Amino acid sequence: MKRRIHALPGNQALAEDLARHGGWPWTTVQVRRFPDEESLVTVTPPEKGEEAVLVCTLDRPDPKLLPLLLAAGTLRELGAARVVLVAPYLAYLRQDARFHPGEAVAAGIFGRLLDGLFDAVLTVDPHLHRLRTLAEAGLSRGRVVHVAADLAAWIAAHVAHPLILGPDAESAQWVHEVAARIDAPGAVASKVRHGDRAVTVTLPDLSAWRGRTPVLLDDIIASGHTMAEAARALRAAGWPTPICVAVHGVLAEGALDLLRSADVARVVTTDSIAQHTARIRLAGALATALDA
Ligand SMILES: O=P(O)(O)OC[C@H]1O[C@H](OP(=O)(O)OP(=O)(O)O)[C@H](O)[C@@H]1O
Repeated sequence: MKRRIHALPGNQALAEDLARHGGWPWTTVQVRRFPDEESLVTVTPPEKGEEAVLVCTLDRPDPKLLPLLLAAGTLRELGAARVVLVAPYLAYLRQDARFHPGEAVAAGIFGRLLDGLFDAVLTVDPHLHRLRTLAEAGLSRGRVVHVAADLAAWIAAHVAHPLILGPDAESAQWVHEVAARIDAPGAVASKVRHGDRAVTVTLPDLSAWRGRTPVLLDDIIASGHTMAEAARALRAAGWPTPICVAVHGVLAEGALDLLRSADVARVVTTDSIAQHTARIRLAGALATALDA
């Protein structure tokens, strides 16, 4: 099937990289704001029998959603054989339960919305914490691309004698896979979350691995408090400044300053979100997944 990549604004670098890996044409979806703040969305019309792949990572999702919805609907109206979304970061998965009466369980509502718009949704290592699968979040057409191999390759190439340390129980899945791939020790701390910007992290016994360089590994850096608290605990225990590696650099305002103040040596993320920290490129893994 013929395929064309359509980048939503802000996603051109990843779209171009993806198109180059797959040998597909790519184009940008034009989004113009009217004075009344409505959006005028213009797509490149699909050729007959063509699959349209929209690239739109979904951090800071709310202003992105209407243009994405309009682009998907337009490509379908204009005859795309399939409309696929590549959203390396998928928003709202952390809101996966009704923690207080009346709260939206956004994960399910958001998942069902995407499920109705797209024939397939590809995402990278989604934050499945209390939910175990994307289908449980209403996204039955969701497909997960795991990138532990890409994280492991970066660490192996840039850190001598690493100790891979996860800051909380949920990070264990990445820690153990990455550690095994590069034949390094892996350990997992425990975390208690007290609020949006308040966590405490308790280290396990790491004494067997003194002399190694600690690499803190997690799926998301959002406010930065999880990584910062883990880094502070390491420093307090006499370890050298750690390197922080994460799949998704959401990096809320102030996160990098917080990490600097916690004496982190370096922050490295994938380009699932276009940040200055993005050193691990995912286009190869995404192109392979699109073809699978
Ligand atoms: O940079 P931060 O603001 O600390 O956020 C990032 C952390 O939050 C998530 O875990 P957690 O289990 O704490 O989140 P959840 O309860 O929302 O799933 C995620 O896996 C990171 O560990």
